[in-house]
Amino acid sequence: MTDAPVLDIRAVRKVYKAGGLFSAKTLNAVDNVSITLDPKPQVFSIVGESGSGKTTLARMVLRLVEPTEGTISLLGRPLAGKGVERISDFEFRRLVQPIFQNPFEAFSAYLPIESYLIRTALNLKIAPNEAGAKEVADGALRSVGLSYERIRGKYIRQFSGGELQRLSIARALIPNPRLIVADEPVSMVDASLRMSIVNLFKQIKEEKDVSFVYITHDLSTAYYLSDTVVIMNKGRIVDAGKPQDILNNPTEAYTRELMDAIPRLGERWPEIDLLKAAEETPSRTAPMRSRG
Ligand SMILES: Nc1ncnc2c1ncn2[C@@H]1O[C@H](COP(=O)(O)OP(=O)(O)OP(=O)(O)O)[C@@H](O)[C@H]1O
Repeated sequence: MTDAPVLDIRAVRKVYKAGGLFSAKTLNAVDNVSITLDPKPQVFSIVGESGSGKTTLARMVLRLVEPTEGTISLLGRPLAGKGVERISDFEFRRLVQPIFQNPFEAFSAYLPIESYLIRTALNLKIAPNEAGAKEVADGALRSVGLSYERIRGKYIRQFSGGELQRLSIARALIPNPRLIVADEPVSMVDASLRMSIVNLFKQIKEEKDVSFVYITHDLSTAYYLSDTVVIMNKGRIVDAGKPQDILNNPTEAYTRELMDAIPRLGERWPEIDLLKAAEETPSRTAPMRSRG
């Protein structure tokens, strides 16, 4: 294993044209952002309100958007940036996997779910044949409290949003990636299931040597889950540190505003709610609820 940072974002900027095609106005969606994730597995949260630039940053890490300036490296190797020799797409997909906000968009309505998992294992050459791919899929599914047997032959309509997000996570785990970039992964999941997904990230980080970039507008799950939190506002990082330090000593008025937006239980937030929810997390072997 290399000692290079899992992810090294250096002075990255993304400038969009604002105000139409012929307008000279520009917008710094991400403005001179630098972030380093050391090699130890961790959850690194990027928190901010709508429009703060979180998704643009995540999309640059996922190579879905090109940075206007700056470089991004993965395990010491260039991932994005002008004039750099980038890591190949194949290798990139083995090392970095996305989880998106809407699990219903992650799968087609016309294909059984298992076909996605098998295809991922075969395309990324994690297994040499279909039998091997099924085994790999089963391992990934068991990591999220499911199994190949339970999902076989089922379609997206037969799963709840929470189950589908678990399936997205299982698919992301198939290549045994070093980094998962999760963009608002629980915001469309039923509130009662949110903590079970959040706890799954914690468990995967600890058991599988995977780091997470967790993008969210929700400071309370970031606080519960993260090793490090950065707060973004108008494309810039305005606060950064361990969650406890940020909450006890927010340096920016903007961070305090985000904290104030969190519903409180009496005057103490949010530990009580979160810990209670964590206790209700279903165990890994809990039977899957099927709507089929
Ligand atoms: N393709 C684009 N063209 C022009 N402007 C864009 C584009 N994508 C994003 N923006 C603008 O960049 C800014 C940052 O957007 P971004 O989606 O990164 O923010 P965000 O914090 O993720 O917000 P949300 O949570 O609503 O997705 C916003 O002002 C947005 O309107």
